[in-house]
Amino acid sequence: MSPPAYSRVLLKLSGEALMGDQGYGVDPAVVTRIADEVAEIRDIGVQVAIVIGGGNIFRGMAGSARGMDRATADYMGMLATVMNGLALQDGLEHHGVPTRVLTAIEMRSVAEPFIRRRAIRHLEKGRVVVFAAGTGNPYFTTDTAAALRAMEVKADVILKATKVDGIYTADPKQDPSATRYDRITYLQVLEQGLKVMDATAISLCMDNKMPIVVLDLNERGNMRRAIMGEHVGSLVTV
Ligand SMILES: Nc1ncnc2c1ncn2[C@@H]1O[C@H](COP(=O)(O)OP(=O)(O)OP(=O)(O)O)[C@@H](O)[C@H]1O
Ligand SMILES: O=c1ccn([C@@H]2O[C@H](COP(=O)(O)O)[C@@H](O)[C@H]2O)c(=O)[nH]1
Repeated sequence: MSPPAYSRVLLKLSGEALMGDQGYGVDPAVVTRIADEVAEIRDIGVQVAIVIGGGNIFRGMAGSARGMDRATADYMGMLATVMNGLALQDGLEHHGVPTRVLTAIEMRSVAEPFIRRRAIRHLEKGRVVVFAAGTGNPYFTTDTAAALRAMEVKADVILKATKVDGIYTADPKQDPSATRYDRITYLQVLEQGLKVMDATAISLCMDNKMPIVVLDLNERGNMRRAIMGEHVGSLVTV
């Protein structure tokens, strides 16, 4: 078997994908399936860091659209990602995968605070690291947290595992005639205003030449295939 194309990956998992068909919250069956896939990836010797979203529970924009103070709503969104992180840790540990949740907002009785060098040490020891609470700052998203943490832990790639199977010429949920890019540059994503990832995250990756693969989380084996170097979804590079 050929070696993996990447030895340290940052997996950005969509919060919304965790709810499966439920419409809200966390579907244990989805968590189990994701944990199973992550365990397989780790078993081939790949170091796995995960940033988890919160869209299945709460998004700051939704709260502010209903009249909440935006920063307060964003903190609620960040707390939602901590719940998802704990659910994922539980699922991973049921698969025998040692996992540490590291939060960007301190809550020491629940999880470790994020300390960059500790995160790297956990990865070197073969633990899966789940980064929760985003960047710890309102007005950001977990996509930006993924870009930031990927740079901080020197990941080789960001795999954005979400509900769509790649980047399209327009949002495929709104425009069924949209077509998928196999490969696209950061600049094209920004210039065409493609909303699959927010512009802050794309810019950060562009400035630091961090490749991104956008792939469908619901298709089993996709993450492993991408890590083994197969073409899956859409690749964003210079
Ligand atoms: N040009 C595009 N190509 C592909 N997807 C797009 C595009 N424009 C918008 N989207 C939308 O981007 C979304 C990508 O997932 P989204 O960013 O909402 O979730 P996430 O960050 O992965 O996680 P969470 O659900 O936790 O917020 C999809 O729902 C898709 O419909
Ligand atoms: O750095 C961050 C990351 C996230 N938030 C808030 O959390 C929610 C959920 O994250 P998603 O990326 O949408 O899954 C987000 O809507 C923000 O409200 C944040 O404030 N800062």
